[in-house]
Amino acid sequence: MAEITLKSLAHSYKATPSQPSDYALKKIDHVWKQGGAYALLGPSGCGKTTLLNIISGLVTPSEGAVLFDGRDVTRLPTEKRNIAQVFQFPVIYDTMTVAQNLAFPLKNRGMARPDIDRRVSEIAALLDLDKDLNKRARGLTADAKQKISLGRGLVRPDVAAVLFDEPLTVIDPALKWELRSKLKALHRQLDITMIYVTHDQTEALTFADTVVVMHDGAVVQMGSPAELFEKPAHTFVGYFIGSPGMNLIKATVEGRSARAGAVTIPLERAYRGLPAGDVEVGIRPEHALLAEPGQGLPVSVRRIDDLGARRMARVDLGGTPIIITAPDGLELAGSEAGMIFDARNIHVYAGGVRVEGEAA
Ligand SMILES: Nc1ncnc2c1ncn2[C@@H]1O[C@H](COP(=O)(O)OP(=O)(O)OP(=O)(O)O)[C@@H](O)[C@H]1O
Repeated sequence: MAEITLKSLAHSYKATPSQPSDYALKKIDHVWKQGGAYALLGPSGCGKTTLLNIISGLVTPSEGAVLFDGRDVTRLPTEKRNIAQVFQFPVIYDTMTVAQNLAFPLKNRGMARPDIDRRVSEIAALLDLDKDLNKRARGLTADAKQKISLGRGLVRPDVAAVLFDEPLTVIDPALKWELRSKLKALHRQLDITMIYVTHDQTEALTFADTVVVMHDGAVVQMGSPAELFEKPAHTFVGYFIGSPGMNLIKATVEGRSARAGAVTIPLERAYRGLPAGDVEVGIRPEHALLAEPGQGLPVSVRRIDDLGARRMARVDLGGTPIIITAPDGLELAGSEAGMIFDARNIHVYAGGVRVEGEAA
């Protein structure tokens, strides 16, 4: 079990990097707490695997250091780092039984037989593999095989960390939900630092206490699922987290108001000296409600989509198309409508980065 410190860490696959775009991982400084459940979330190519491979020892970073509990492991090979890894596809022994597969990492480390048996039963029960313990892995479904892989990753009680690289890719969609919740429960019981790489926001938000959002080689925000939703630090986080993502409206912001086309949006805090031309205000679809004309800001409705559990309206606000929530029962006579919201839920971004503003 370990606290993992990333110290001025950066990586370029190029021999002589000269500009920011040469870095697959831009400089980061973070401490990941012992026992934490972290998800590395971001689109393909943003640098998640590079960071995971640096932590596991498969890649040596071109700059900075990785410390496990204060010990510099930057140049140690994977096998000397005391970590467990679970990959996208099952890594198991087909000819062994489920029990033998789960016992293998413990046997390798010389654990006593009674302790092995106890631990194997415990992990098998947590993953619902207890009925299959004596079956050979070969005959099992792809889902069951990946559960064995998860079990092999989680079985050693003494690991510094367990690293998961998109572990639910091969799992049947119906089972994914169950396994995600199971992994979360396992984390609570086992007190092991876990790092989970995914491009799927639902997986990240269900599993992790802290989600590390990556974009273009940089960590743009590290926070709880609620923080990422309520206060996105970067327009990318606002857009990437949530479905649909945050609306971003180009605006001119001065003091406590933002001007977008002919509309003035009231703000909760005051802003001064923001760069012209690169300012946006963000509001989540869940935080803005369609209303009768005359209420709040004027919008014109393009379309209302009934999504079953909720209705979303596509509207035009000061020339920008945005998506907001249409309350049940609201029927409008024409396309003219209002939009109501709480100014506390509107965020201001300059160059993509959230500006805190001053208390008014
Ligand atoms: N071995 C390598 N040599 C050169 N460039 C690489 C290498 N591995 C990754 N890259 C580049 O580094 C960047 C980050 O890749 P990385 O695989 O870390 O991203 P990722 O977020 O894990 O993406 P994915 O989800 O597709 O695996 C990409 O531009 C990729 O092309």
